[in-house]
Amino acid sequence: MYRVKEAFYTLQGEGAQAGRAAVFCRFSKCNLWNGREKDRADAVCNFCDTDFVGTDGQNGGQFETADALAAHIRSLWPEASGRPYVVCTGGEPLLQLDERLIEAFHQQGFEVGVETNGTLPAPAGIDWLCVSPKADAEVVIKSCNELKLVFPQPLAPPERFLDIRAEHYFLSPMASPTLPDDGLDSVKQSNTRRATDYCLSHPRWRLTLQMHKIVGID
Ligand SMILES: C[S@@+](CC[C@H](N)C(=O)[O-])C[C@H]1O[C@@H](n2cnc3c(N)ncnc32)[C@H](O)[C@@H]1O
Ligand SMILES: Nc1nc2[nH]cc(C(=O)O)c2c(=O)[nH]1
Ligand code: SF4
Ligand SMILES: [Mg+2]
Repeated sequence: MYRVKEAFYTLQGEGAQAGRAAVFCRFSKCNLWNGREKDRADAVCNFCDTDFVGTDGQNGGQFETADALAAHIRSLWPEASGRPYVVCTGGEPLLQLDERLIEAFHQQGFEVGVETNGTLPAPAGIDWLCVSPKADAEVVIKSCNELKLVFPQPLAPPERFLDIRAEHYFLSPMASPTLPDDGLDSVKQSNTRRATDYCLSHPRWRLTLQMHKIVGID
């Protein structure tokens, strides 16, 4: 049984695939926070900007089989255009994503991207793996396509993660987890400035912005 909070067609807003059309499959549940506001302060990851509790979002639900979920996600891709791309996110997708589901996505013609906190092993077959480390959680994935660090995290300076092999190293300015993104998030503005300065002085790192929030698409 796969539990999905929501699924929607949009543009990937972050990282090296930014701007690419994709169906986002947001799995329910995370291993670093239970998703309840009252427990946020005590969570291992406490800056999350996402509601991943339950299965009641747009196109969400419970799916008995990998084939059923893959067909559901395929129905959200516009016909006859480009190579279908699915981004598995959450919550923490690696609590649920298994080889069987990756296979079912491939059978539907999808390339499979994953956004993970890196604390759980990744199944084989993923086409694009993005690891986003959290300060207080050990990363067990030691190789990925892109490493995308939300910045700044007090106990997670970027240098700490250079032992994780990646084709790209990104800093993503931390946005306020709960404020609406209306361009008036002064905390994010100051984090963006700090991330910019870090990239200027450490050119291995690139800046990525949450483009979907700037454009206002999801
Ligand atoms: C909601 S998480 C879901 C996937 C996975 N659990 C993870 O943390 O990578 C998706 C992406 O949003 C990032 N993110 C979460 N909260 C954020 C915030 N307040 N500002 C910027 N990025 C954030 C995460 O670091 C991750 O790269
Ligand atoms: N458009 C869009 N791009 C994204 N890239 C990573 C996201 C995520 O929440 O995992 C995300 C998201 O929520 N929306
Ligand atoms: S950012 Fe990722 S790891 Fe952190 S609580 Fe949200 S879903 Fe979990
Ligand atoms: Mg998001």
